[in-house]
Amino acid sequence: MPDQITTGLTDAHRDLHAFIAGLPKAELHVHHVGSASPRIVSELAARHPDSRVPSDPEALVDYFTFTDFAHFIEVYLSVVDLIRTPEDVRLLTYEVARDLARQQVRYAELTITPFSSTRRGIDERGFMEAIEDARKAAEAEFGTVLRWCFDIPGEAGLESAEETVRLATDDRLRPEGLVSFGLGGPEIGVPRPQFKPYFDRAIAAGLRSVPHAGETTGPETVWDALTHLGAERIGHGTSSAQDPKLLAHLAENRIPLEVCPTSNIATRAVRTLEEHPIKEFVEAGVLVTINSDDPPMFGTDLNNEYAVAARLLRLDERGLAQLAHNAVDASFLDGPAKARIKEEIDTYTTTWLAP
Ligand SMILES: Nc1ncnc2c1ncn2[C@@H]1O[C@H](CCC(=O)c2cccc(C(=O)O)c2)[C@@H](O)[C@H]1O
Ligand SMILES: [Zn+2]
Repeated sequence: MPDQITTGLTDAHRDLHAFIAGLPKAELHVHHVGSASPRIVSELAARHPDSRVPSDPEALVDYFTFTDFAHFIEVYLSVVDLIRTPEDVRLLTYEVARDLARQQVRYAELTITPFSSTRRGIDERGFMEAIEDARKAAEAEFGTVLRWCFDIPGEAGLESAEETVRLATDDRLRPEGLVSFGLGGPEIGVPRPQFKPYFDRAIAAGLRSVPHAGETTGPETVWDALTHLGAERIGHGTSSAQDPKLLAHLAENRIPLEVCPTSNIATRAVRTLEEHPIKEFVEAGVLVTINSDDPPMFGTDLNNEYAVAARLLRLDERGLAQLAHNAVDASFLDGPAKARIKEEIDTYTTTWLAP
């Protein structure tokens, strides 16, 4: 797959792809449905011929080409419509874990939008059991540890916020793997402060706050996420580069950005990779993590995002290993688990660089 994707890495850096492929990683910003592989999507589309989603993987590539963010959400929801039973949920989750494991992802916080599935008729208890079954199977069979982020589909409004925080905090439903609470969807016309009561309830229940902000709107949305939603990390935060005070605040308070370079190009949030503000983030001392967001939809995967970061930031192996460390440091893993993955990253890098 990565060979079909332009990272712009020259041949001299070809072996960096090999280094990245074996580098132990953590991923913090990757969506459940958005990670459905072309094979899974085409299999589900074949089960539901009434769907607009093509069942031919080739046709899917064109289908996943977006004119703007609103078009992306429209396509994203058409794939959500394919996930109709707990068995669909289990299959999808297990296969997403397999794809993560193939990229040496040791730990991932997968963003799930339960409201979008329960409102389409999936039984809520069946949904929770399905993701938990897949999570435990993935850990046992692939060695990849998954945790969940439940996010509010912003455009679906306060009804979806209420439903999402209920599913996330009701002890009869809340899945064991749930660690964080987010807010996704369009930002334009969806001001962050209205979601404060819901984030307050989620945080009071021990969940960590990780809303999207500054993806398709300005730095004020990132400030709102920090001020009103208690954000501990920011999904994207792309427009933070427009506000030096915000960059300084993120750096001084070690608030990580979940940067998804190719996503920002695919949704037209950023015009070209060369114009992506990731360099400004690093120069300002912001803790940058690299993520894929909705990899098959954006024609990418996590390894490719590391290769893009290597090119834009002119990184060598040690620089790439530092990006992997950043994701582990910014994760909600406990201390010993973080230390284990960081040790693995260092051993791998030292061995790779040994003469
Ligand atoms: N890059 C992204 N940036 C932002 N979000 C992203 C990104 N990738 C994936 N998402 C997901 O898209 C969902 C949006 C779904 C949404 O707004 C909506 C609107 C109206 C009705 C319904 C419904 O379910 O009926 C849903 C979010 O919850 C989020 O998890
Ligand atoms: Zn996202």
